[in-house]
Amino acid sequence: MSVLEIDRLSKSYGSRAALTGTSFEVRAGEIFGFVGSNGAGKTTTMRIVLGVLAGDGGEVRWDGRPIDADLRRRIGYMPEERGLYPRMKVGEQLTYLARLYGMDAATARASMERWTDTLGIAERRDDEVVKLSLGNQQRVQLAAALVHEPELLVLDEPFSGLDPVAVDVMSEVLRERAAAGVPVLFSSHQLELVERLCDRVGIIAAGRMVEVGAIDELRRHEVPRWRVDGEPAAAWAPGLAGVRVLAETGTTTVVELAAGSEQAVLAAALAAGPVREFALERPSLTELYRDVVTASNGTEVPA
Ligand SMILES: Nc1ncnc2c1ncn2[C@@H]1O[C@H](COP(=O)(O)OP(=O)(O)OP(=O)(O)O)[C@@H](O)[C@H]1O
Repeated sequence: MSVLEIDRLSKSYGSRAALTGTSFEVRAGEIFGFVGSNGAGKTTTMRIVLGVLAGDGGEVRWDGRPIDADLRRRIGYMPEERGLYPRMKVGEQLTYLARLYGMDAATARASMERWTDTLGIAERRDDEVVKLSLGNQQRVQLAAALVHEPELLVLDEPFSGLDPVAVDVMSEVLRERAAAGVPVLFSSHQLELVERLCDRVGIIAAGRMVEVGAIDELRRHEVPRWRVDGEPAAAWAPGLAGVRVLAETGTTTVVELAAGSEQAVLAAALAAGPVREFALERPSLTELYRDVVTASNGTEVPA
């Protein structure tokens, strides 16, 4: 079972601390979403995993072994800066990359054909990369990360700039790779997509992992929020213990309730008038993210 462990990584660029002891792991067969503000340290972490950049401290392990050049050849990487040869034809380029990773000519060609088919760019095999739209270039970039049949995927913002159909195609490929046992690590700012796709997420703020877990696990750290559709909060909330009104829209009030106060609050709301809904809110990843990042007060580490 392959597992990627990122253990207390640190990295500074001059006096700027980009990573300050970042730790998490990505397990076999899981899709792990790596999220955080601009400058939080996602790309730096991924570059260290790939050996493109050296960390100052900490360790990256794969199946318990410190990662080295041989293990890194088994990673499929989509760098943030991308990195295709613009004037080379799509098919030639992918076959060439597969050969670089040690595939024989026939296997490399077959793999190129398979991935261009899967990613919907088979008709573009004979076109130069530069002639493709940006979204299609990104599909080629994903094919480039996959063509040597990697055992681990590390993708830096693979979804940025994709149309909804391309997002679906790419999501399906990641799901299928994870189902085949491949750990998939990807960064994204599209939190709804991360919520839909990921088994677990890691939230990094100012170079430090502040939350890691399945989204339901992250929800457990929150004070429960309830949605009350009834009379305005002013008619029932004042004076009630354990209630904090967060928002009111139309007839709906969102409140934070201390554990054990639910029945008293419902009774008070009912005493004020009819209650059409009294339901636990499941905060979205976007809401969890805002809370976590605000609490950690982190965007970038000050220089
Ligand atoms: N080559 C570099 N030289 C100096 N500082 C750098 C360099 N690369 C990154 N940094 C700094 O390191 C910090 C982390 O940057 P990084 O690119 O890892 O963040 P990120 O989470 O990937 O951000 P984004 O979401 O904007 O891509 C930032 O403060 C950034 O300014």
